[in-house]
Amino acid sequence: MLALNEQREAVGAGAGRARAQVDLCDVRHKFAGGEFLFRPLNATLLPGQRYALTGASGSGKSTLLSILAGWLDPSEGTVLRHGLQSIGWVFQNPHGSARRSVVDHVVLPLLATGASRRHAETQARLVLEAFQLAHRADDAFSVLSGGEAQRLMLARAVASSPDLLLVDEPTAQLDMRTAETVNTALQLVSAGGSIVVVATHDERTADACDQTIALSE
Ligand SMILES: Nc1ncnc2c1ncn2[C@@H]1O[C@H](COP(=O)(O)OP(=O)(O)OP(=O)(O)O)[C@@H](O)[C@H]1O
Repeated sequence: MLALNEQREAVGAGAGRARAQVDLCDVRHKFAGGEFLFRPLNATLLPGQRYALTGASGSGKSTLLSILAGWLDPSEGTVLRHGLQSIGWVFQNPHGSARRSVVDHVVLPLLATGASRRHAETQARLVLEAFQLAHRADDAFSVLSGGEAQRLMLARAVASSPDLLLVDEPTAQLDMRTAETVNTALQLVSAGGSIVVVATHDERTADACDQTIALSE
């Protein structure tokens, strides 16, 4: 097990990164023919902070993640992205390549950024250790438990140390103990200097964040 400062280094630690910030100014959204999903939102999202997006099913949590990612323009208001160079997204259901090894799921995106195989593999194994997956590194994706697969998705997303990490329902189908390990992993990501935004129905996950942005009562 790595010491916390080594874990932070493994997940990026934000060395040399511009200080990113996202400002939401009176943002709201409605789809064609529909009602506005949430009240006008005003918020400043800062590095090293975890924000929980909460609200009833259909209140617009996933929609707001898409707006933050820049995939969707809000119907009203403005999203200002300062110094934001990279965005990671972890989807609700872990997707992997069944026969590919766990370590290769982290290595391949690093190779795509131009890293050498040797550097990428060293970095990938450090990140897997930080996410308590070192013992699984050479196993196939298909043998992972739900919690392990979810942690691998987080490990893969943070290996390239995104300025903004968007996470959709990371603990929805996990038992309490496994959910705790995912929440701890999210703390590790923000400790590395990322802005972390988590859409969640799970009170434990919301409580583990620094702030809550409630889209409905
Ligand atoms: N592309 C789209 N076109 C039209 N309506 C959409 C579109 N995407 C989402 N919606 C609608 O917008 C509303 C908000 O959806 P969204 O997925 O953002 O909610 P959510 O809070 O993430 O829900 P859940 O907790 O169930 O995942 C829903 O009523 C949904 O049907």
